[in-house]
Amino acid sequence: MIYTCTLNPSVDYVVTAQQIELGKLNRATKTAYFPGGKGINVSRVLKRLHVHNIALGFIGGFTGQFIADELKREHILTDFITVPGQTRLNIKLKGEKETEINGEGPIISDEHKEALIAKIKQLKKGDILVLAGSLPPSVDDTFYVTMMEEAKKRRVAVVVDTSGNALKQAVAYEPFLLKPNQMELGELFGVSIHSRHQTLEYGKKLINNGVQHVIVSLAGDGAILFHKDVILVAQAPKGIVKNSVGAGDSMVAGFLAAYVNEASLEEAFRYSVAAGSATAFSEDLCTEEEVHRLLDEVKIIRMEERV
Ligand SMILES: Nc1ncnc2c1ncn2[C@@H]1O[C@H](COP(=O)(O)OP(=O)(O)O)[C@@H](O)[C@H]1O
Ligand SMILES: O=P(O)(O)OC[C@H]1O[C@](O)(COP(=O)(O)O)[C@@H](O)[C@@H]1O
Repeated sequence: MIYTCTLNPSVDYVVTAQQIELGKLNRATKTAYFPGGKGINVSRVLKRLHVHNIALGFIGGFTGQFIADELKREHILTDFITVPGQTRLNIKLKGEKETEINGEGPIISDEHKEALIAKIKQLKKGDILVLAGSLPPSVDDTFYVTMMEEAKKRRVAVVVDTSGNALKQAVAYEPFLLKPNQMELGELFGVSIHSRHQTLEYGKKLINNGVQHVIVSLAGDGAILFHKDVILVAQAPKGIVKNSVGAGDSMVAGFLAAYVNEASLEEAFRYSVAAGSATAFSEDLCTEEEVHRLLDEVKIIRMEERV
C-alpha cells in the first residue's frame, strides 16, 4: 500500500485577477478552492491513476473538514488525525505572474504527534511512505527523521518531497525517491544553481550519498532523473499553463503509479513528467486522460555516464 503523509495540509484558494496591485482593492475574475498540501495532491493524482493509497496527516477546523469531504467524494482512503485549530488556507494569486502565500498551520500537541508515529509503526515491508510538504511551526524538523527511522526499521520505501532542513536530514536515510526542484537542490548543498552542469553535479552527489532515485524538476524545462546506473533528461511538453500548483506533486504520483505497475525506469520517468505537465496545463490536478495524451510529447535523452 502507498501511504502519503501531509503534516501541514492546506486548502488552496486560487484567486485569478486581471491585474493585482498591492495596496489597492483588486477584484477577482475567478476563485476556486482545492484540497491541498503536497501529500494530499500525491494521493489525489494516484487515485486518478487508479492506484490505491491512504492519506495520513493532521487536519483541523472547517478547512480540515473540507479536505476530508473532498477526498471522500473522490473515494480516497484517509486516516487523518483531527487536531484543534484550523488547517491553513494557502493563497495562490494568478495575475500576470503567479504569487503564493502559504499559511503556517495549527499547533500540533505531543499526543497527536505520537498518534501519527503509532500509525507509521503499523506499516509493513513493501509499503511506500510519501513524506511531503512543510512542517507546521510546532513540529520539529526531526519529526520526519523519526518517521524515516520507523519506516526504515520496517523496510518501508520512503519518498521525500520537502525543503530546507527536513530535506537535508532525509538524505542520510537513503530514501527511495527525492524530488527537489532546482532551487531546493541548491539549498540542500548551500549553493545556488544556475547551470545544467551544476544540476548534474549535485544530483549525482545525492545518488553517491545513497539516495536511490532523484528527480530534479525544472518547471517548463522538464526534469532530470538520477539513478546509480543512468541519468535521464526529459524535455517537458509545450502547452498553456493554467495552474502549476501541484505539478511537482503530480510528478511524484506519476512516477510511483508507473513504478508499482512495474514500468521500466524510463517509462516511469516519462509518466512522471507527463503528469507534472498535465497538471500545469489544468485548473486542478491532472486527469489520467491528459497524462496519457502527453506521454508521446515527453522527449527523453539517456546520458551515457554512470553516476
Ligand atoms: N510551464 C510548464 N510547462 C510544461 N510543464 C511544466 C511547466 N511547469 C511545470 N511543468 C511540469 O511539472 C513538473 C514539476 O514542475 P516544477 O515547477 O519544477 O515543480 P515544483 O512545483 O515542485 O517546483 C516539471 O518537471 C514539468 O514536467
Ligand atoms: O507545505 P508547503 O511547502 O507549504 O507547500 C504546500 C503547497 O504545496 C502544494 O502542495 C503544491 O506543491 P507543488 O506546486 O510543489 O507541487 C500546494 O497544494 C500547497 O499549497
